Amino acid sequence: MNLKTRLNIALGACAVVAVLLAGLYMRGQLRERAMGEVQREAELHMEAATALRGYTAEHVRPLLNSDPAHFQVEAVPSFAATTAMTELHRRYPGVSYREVALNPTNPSNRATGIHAEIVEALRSTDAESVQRQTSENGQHMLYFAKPLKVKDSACLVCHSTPAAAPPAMLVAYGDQHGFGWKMGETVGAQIVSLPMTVPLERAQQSLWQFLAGACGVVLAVFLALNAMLRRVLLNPIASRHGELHRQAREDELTGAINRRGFLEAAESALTRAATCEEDLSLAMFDIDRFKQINDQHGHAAGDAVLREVVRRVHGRVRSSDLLGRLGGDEFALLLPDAAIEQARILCTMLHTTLQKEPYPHGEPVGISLGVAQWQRGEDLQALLGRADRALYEAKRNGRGRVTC
Ligand SMILES: Nc1nc2c(ncn2[C@@H]2O[C@H](COP(=O)(O)OP(=O)(O)OP(=O)(O)O)[C@@H](O)[C@H]2O)c(=O)[nH]1
Repeated sequence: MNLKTRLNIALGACAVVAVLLAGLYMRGQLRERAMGEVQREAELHMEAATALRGYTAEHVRPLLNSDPAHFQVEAVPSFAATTAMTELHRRYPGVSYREVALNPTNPSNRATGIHAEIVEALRSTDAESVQRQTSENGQHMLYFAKPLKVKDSACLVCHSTPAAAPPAMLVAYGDQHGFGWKMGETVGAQIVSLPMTVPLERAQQSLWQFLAGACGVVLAVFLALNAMLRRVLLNPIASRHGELHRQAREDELTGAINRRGFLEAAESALTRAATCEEDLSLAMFDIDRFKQINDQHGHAAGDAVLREVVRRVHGRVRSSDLLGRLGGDEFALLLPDAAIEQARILCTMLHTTLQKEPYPHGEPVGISLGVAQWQRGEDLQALLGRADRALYEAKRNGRGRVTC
């Protein structure tokens, strides 16, 4: 895996983690805010109910005994408060207010299920309020409750013993329930319940909007970082790498490919020729009596001859041909898509034209060439060996010639 891919994966992973963490944080914040809203609303409804209850206890209950022959349920504080709150909740769908007791006079006010749990919690902890959340069939509810305590001795008229209770009440509800209450006892609870689904859905919607925005921002940052990294890190590394690669395969003196680069490129050319079933030839050549040039004109003149030979060969071969300096004054020329006859013609032309013009030291220079055509199945070393033997033959037969 290259550096660019690794950097992109690392940046991508950071971006995903950043979005996830931001999403988790935001989810917590939005849910908390939604819960806070529901709770404030519940407290408001409870305030309203408590105010109503205070009013009914003070001003409506005295009417209870105005006609001993009839028990006026409308004058019972809990009934009056609950009825008034029910009216209010017509305008707040889903919100409800109940007053329940473990042992109520009216059996329909008996605490059951979650209501009974809440009353038990209030009785056991003596807390000023409790909250419960339920989730059923996708409907989330918040229950906010305050204890119903016997604080007023007037309550005990109806709830201590049947003997003390108004006879009309006994006629209406019997003498089995709602008795035995004691001063200071938590006998039940005022409970406001509200649906949380809408605020939670709103929070979820806000979360999706936030995540979409965060993804956009993170994507923009990712692309910007990616472009910056490419400019300040990857491109310089790639060009440095390319430069090093080129330097490692280039002959410093002549600019031709060096032995290592030539052998690598020749291996690839052989593979390509085998795959495409193409011809391929290889020429090896050596400057004739190069030692003499060095000895007579100096090493620098010899260097100049080497550079000039490379320049002249490059000027006469195809761009697909590959010239390599194998060492000293020995060169190799790879000729893709060329059979031995074409190779021989080219090498003869090279041999002739290379020595036409004098070289920087003022004299012409001759070369000897050995040529071989690649045979199917033959490896590079074998091909180099045959071309080298042909070159040796050219030298042995008097130099300045092409031998195939
Ligand atoms: N100026 C210069 N000379 C080099 C360089 N590398 C090798 N030589 C010399 O090239 C000469 C190679 O000589 P040979 O190829 O052995 O012999 P030659 O004189 O060319 O004789 P034949 O090849 O038989 O014609 C030696 O004298 C080396 O010192 C180089 O980079 N620059």
